Amino acid sequence: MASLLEVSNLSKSFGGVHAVQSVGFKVDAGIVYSVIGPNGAGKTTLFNLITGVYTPDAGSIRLNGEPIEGKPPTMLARRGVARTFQNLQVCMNMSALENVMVGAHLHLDRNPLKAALRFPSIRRGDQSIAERAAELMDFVGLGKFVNAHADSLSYGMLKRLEIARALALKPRLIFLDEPAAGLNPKETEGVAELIREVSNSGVTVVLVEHDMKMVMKLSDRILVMDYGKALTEGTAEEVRNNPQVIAAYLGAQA
Ligand SMILES: Nc1ncnc2c1ncn2[C@@H]1O[C@H](COP(=O)(O)OP(=O)(O)OP(=O)(O)O)[C@@H](O)[C@H]1O
Repeated sequence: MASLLEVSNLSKSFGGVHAVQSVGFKVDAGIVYSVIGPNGAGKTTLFNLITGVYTPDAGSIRLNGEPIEGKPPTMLARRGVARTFQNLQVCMNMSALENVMVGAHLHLDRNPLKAALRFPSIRRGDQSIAERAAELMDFVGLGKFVNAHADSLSYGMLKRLEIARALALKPRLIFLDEPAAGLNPKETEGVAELIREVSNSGVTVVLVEHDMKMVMKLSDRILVMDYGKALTEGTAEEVRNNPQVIAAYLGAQA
């Protein structure tokens, strides 16, 4: 049977920079899969290729065996692929709940323009979407902030809010780009617990994260990237003891 996600020979260059070079890996349904590597290794570019932000120069991406390379993010969202961003993409002039409802909305509407136009009516009336969004806020630990304005939430809360919005798409696959970036150790632990709960709820998780403690604790498998290439792939134990990985990280620190 095909894996949920199968990436092969994926490449993308920007001018002369080979950001992603012939990268391949498979993610089976139900696991937590992490992509790690030093700064500039190509992790975010890889996410952007798979989630339709960029079109690959070469290679293939299959979701349940079906090719999805070059498909726009809205189409991927309807096929159950959701993501969060390294830099927050929260609308500060909306309430926290409305931000989550926008996610649900994309799931319902084929046309993002129509989704945007329909939004005022949903703000007024669609109870079921509001209720589901409130449930998701509760799930991510923001139950007390359902009526709060987005700009009154702390940075750590906004990171959780982004996860709730991605979950509103009812994804089977969620890409989390540095969910712990900028968080203190306690907040990081909380987000790690949340990711475990997301995974337990049946959503397959692909994670880019620099916090190694979190990655090692959560991941079923890990892909290590360096200079745009896949350096190695394996379990936390395998990756941790790989001399090439240690060298790549020591090189990055030097
Ligand atoms: N839109 C772009 N235009 C030009 N160059 C880019 C673009 N996006 C990424 N790059 C380059 O591609 C390489 C890979 O960058 P990428 O952001 O994917 O790495 P990363 O592993 O996510 O890094 P970090 O851990 O710092 O977020 C870098 O050399 C970067 O400068």
